[in-house]
Amino acid sequence: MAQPADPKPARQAIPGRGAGGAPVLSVDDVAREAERLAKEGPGRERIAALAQNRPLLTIDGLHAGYGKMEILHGIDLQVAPGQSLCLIGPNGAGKSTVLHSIYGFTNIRAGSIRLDGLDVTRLHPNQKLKQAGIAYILQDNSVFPDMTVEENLWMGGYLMDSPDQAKEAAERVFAKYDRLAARRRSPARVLSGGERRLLEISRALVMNPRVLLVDEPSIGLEPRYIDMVFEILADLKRNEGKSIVMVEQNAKKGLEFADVGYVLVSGFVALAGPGEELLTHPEVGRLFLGG
Ligand SMILES: Nc1ncnc2c1ncn2[C@@H]1O[C@H](COP(=O)(O)OP(=O)(O)OP(=O)(O)O)[C@@H](O)[C@H]1O
Repeated sequence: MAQPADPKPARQAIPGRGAGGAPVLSVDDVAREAERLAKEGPGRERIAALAQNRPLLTIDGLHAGYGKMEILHGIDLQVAPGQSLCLIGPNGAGKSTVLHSIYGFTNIRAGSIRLDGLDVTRLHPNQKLKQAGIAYILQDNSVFPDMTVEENLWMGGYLMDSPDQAKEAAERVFAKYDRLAARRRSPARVLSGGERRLLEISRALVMNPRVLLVDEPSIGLEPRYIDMVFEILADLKRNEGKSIVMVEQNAKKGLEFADVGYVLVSGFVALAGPGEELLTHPEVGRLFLGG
């Protein structure tokens, strides 16, 4: 028997197309395309040119991971003094592992990391901070909530030769951030999310590092605090010549901030280019910025 005609027949779906004919990418499509990009890679000359051929930090052919598991399969990366670099890419691509490797938290199987010509590949994190001037700002909320703001800041100088030196260095940081100085005797737990992030950045500044590794600065913050944090980082780069290597899930925000952007996929560098160029790159837009 013939079926009655449906008064509102379902729109015929065109395979691989969504409403209005726009392409729909499945998770598998994204993974496949991203891996194809990763195989092509940007090449070393391009990476050197992006660091204006005057790199402060240079990573060459880095293979690294955790225990026996290799996560990074031959990463090249360079950042110049006073330059900001942002790593974007899908979950699990190895972005944080790049920061962990620079700081000395991973098992490095091959390749090298140099800072201003000095081989720092296998330095202990304490030496990375004290001798090489590389500081790491953790992704998670890492303030000591029951310590006062100033005690938290003193902790940033724990590798200095004496507590007095640490206190002196903390005063230099307080002089820069009135907002923090005004709360110096408050326990860190009463700070707002934005102030906590400022305290984390400030604590890393106590040792006056040349390179700041920043893991997901926007995570868990309200939009107004996100802008504040990015402005603080921009000031450190512009006015103090700090180099910044950042991982950011908010790819748009990260690339807007970055002089140079890297797209990491499955432990490979798939693309590298000026932040503003990646923001308008069709593949990056399609795969990471939602079209
Ligand atoms: N400490 C660790 N020990 C063992 N494996 C780890 C450790 N940290 C990360 N991994 C693994 O390494 C791989 C890459 O993780 P990583 O955190 O570097 O990726 P990511 O690109 O930063 O991802 P996300 O955006 O989700 O944070 C993942 O498979 C993860 O499970």
